[in-house]
Amino acid sequence: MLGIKLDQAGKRYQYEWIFKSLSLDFEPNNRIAVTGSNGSGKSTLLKCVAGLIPFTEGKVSYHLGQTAISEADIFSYLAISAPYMELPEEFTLIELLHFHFKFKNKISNVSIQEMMDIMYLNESKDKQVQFFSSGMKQRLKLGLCFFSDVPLLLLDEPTSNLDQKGVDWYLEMLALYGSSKSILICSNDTREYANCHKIIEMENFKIKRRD
Ligand SMILES: Nc1ncnc2c1ncn2[C@@H]1O[C@H](COP(=O)(O)OP(=O)(O)OP(=O)(O)O)[C@@H](O)[C@H]1O
Repeated sequence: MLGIKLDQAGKRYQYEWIFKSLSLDFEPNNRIAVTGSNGSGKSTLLKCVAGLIPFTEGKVSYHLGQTAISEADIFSYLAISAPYMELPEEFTLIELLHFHFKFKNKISNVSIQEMMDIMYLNESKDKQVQFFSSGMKQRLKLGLCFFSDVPLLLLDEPTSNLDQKGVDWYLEMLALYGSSKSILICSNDTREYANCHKIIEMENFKIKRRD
């Protein structure tokens, strides 16, 4: 059960503060939505939480039960689905799944064959990922997250490129495989973050201009 605490966290790129003074107690098994207009800093916050880029100021701490996890190790405890995370396109689907689950443990009760069925990608098992449609790639990215045995999922715009059937599938996946995980969802689409315990509105963590 992974929890995260942010204490007065801030991120600046060059001279521009993207967010500042963000404190948050992300309790284990909670779902948190991060919302805000385009360019407000949702993806930046997700990348900082994932340890992909550093916060400029403030403190972040991670804990799994009573055990503290360092920023350097947090990557082993999470899975990310985001538009800017590329899939290895030269692999076929079946190769990619075997490759991915060499590095991440898979949840115990689902086989590789069942994963392909659940993502309704079985007919494309021998197709290279570069020839997948954008919706197929999105289901694959989400599937890789939900089928990974990690306590933290970071989902950036999870239903982008999905049609209505895909959106319904994502919500079903969230209910079936997301219930015992901590999940952070960056989104502007209320369908994507229904049932979140907290909403972080990025506009609240901007430096206010003086008139
Ligand atoms: N590496 C970088 N260097 C400088 N500025 C950056 C960098 N990455 C992002 N930014 C800037 O940070 C701001 C926040 O971008 P970010 O992608 O986090 O927003 P977002 O809320 O996720 O946007 P969207 O809804 O459009 O995906 C933007 O002004 C962006 O130009």
